[in-house]
Amino acid sequence: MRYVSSAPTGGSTTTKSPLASGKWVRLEKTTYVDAAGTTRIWETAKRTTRRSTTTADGVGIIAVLKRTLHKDCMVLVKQFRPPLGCHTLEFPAGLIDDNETAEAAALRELKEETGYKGEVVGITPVTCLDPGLSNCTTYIVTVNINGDDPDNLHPSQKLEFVEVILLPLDEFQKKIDELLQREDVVMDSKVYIYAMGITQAFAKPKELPVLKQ
Ligand SMILES: Nc1nc(=O)[nH]c2c1ncn2[C@H]1C[C@H](O)[C@@H](COP(=O)(O)OP(=O)(O)O)O1
Repeated sequence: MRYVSSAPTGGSTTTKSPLASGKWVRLEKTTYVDAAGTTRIWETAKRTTRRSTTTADGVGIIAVLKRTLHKDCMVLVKQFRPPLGCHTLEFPAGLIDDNETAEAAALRELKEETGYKGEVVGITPVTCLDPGLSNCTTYIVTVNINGDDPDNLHPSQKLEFVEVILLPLDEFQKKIDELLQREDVVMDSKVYIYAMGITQAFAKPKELPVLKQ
């Protein structure tokens, strides 16, 4: 059984010419040769902040708050996002500074956005975010927060425009769905897919398969 498409997938970019540039973002016309050998053009958005010393634009942080006699909680941030014109619910995230490791960026951004001091427990390879639009990439860093640590008893972040939302890990998707009923926010797809993955992993294996003919 094949799980991989046998369709030709080759392709290569040839030239990149600027269309427009701002302080944070530039738009490029990317000329590329597709798998059939045809030269085509793609409009591509790129961050101007990417440095040669960093391997991805940013980090996303899957942070779990662990406290004695409390359910483990996922740490999310709610903020107004100008490109969407509304509030979003996301994992804490941010751009990697020059000469900064992804792990250090994750702990710095977590502290800035939530006030929590964390410990890195894992990191993904470089992952892309919206490859049909942009070359933007991110590491997803998993972080544990010891909520019993005196430094984490009264976390205070200094960003007035970011609200920290804690949701219990064992009901993550259900609590997100309830929040979406109450509040006018758009979910970040990474968060929702992570919640769906938890549901799949822990709920579905208990169900016996019944195959439809
Ligand atoms: N696309 C952007 N347009 C802007 O006008 N400003 C931007 C863009 N991307 C980042 N920024 C600014 C806003 C913040 O002052 C800094 C740092 O953002 P950071 O916290 O690292 O990342 P996010 O949380 O994902 O915004 O950059």
